[in-house]
Amino acid sequence: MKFKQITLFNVEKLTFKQGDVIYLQGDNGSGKSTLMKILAGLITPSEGQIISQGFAPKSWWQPDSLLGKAVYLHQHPYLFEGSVKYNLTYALNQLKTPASERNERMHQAINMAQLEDLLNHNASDLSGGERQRLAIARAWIIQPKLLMLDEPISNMDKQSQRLVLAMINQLKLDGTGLLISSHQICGLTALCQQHWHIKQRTIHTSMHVPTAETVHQTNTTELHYGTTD
Ligand SMILES: Nc1ncnc2c1ncn2[C@@H]1O[C@H](COP(=O)(O)OP(=O)(O)OP(=O)(O)O)[C@@H](O)[C@H]1O
Repeated sequence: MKFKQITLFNVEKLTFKQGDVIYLQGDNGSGKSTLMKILAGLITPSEGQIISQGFAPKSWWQPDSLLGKAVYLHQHPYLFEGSVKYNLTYALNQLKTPASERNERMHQAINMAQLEDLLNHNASDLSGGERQRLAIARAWIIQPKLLMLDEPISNMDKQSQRLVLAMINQLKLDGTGLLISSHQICGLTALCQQHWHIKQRTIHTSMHVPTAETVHQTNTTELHYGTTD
């Protein structure tokens, strides 16, 4: 991927599928959001291609078969003008399941995200944490096959973090493929089973997700080298 002839990252091959729960790490500006947008079909890579398998073929009016199936959730999510309820109902209308099932799913989403008291509030009046909870609840209703969460718990208090973690865990149990970026090693990264790290303009993949202990050990070692030099 390049912007104006400057290479952001270069990778031979990456595979992201349902059931994967991947922690995406990288410094500011390394290209995490860009990678997620590419995988959601929102932008195209400067070279190479995205091969999507197992998705319904796109209709003539759709620009990409990934859209709606592989969803990218921005850290400041876009919400529709209107109430919280309207935002959730809009998502519900995308489902092809019977009305009773859809209503059941809507109630589960409201309950999980603890949005009961906010249903009639205007979405534009919500706090950052409430917006993120609504956006994940809306994504959960749609049941995407792949979901990319860009810094989903940054700037959240502990209670909102707990709720969002529970929702992400529910998506994991449902088999949604998750690619999650975070600058912190925390409860969120503990849910992950794979690690992608954008470093030195390439993407390193591993089945070992860093934990608070391994990061602490690495930092201590670096500090030790620093003092002996
Ligand atoms: N449309 C664009 N045109 C030109 N440059 C862009 C464009 N989109 C992103 N960039 C640049 O690409 C780089 C990577 O951006 P990106 O948002 O993917 O990084 P990130 O790893 O998600 O960063 P952060 O951790 O700060 O959110 C940045 O230097 C950004 O300015």
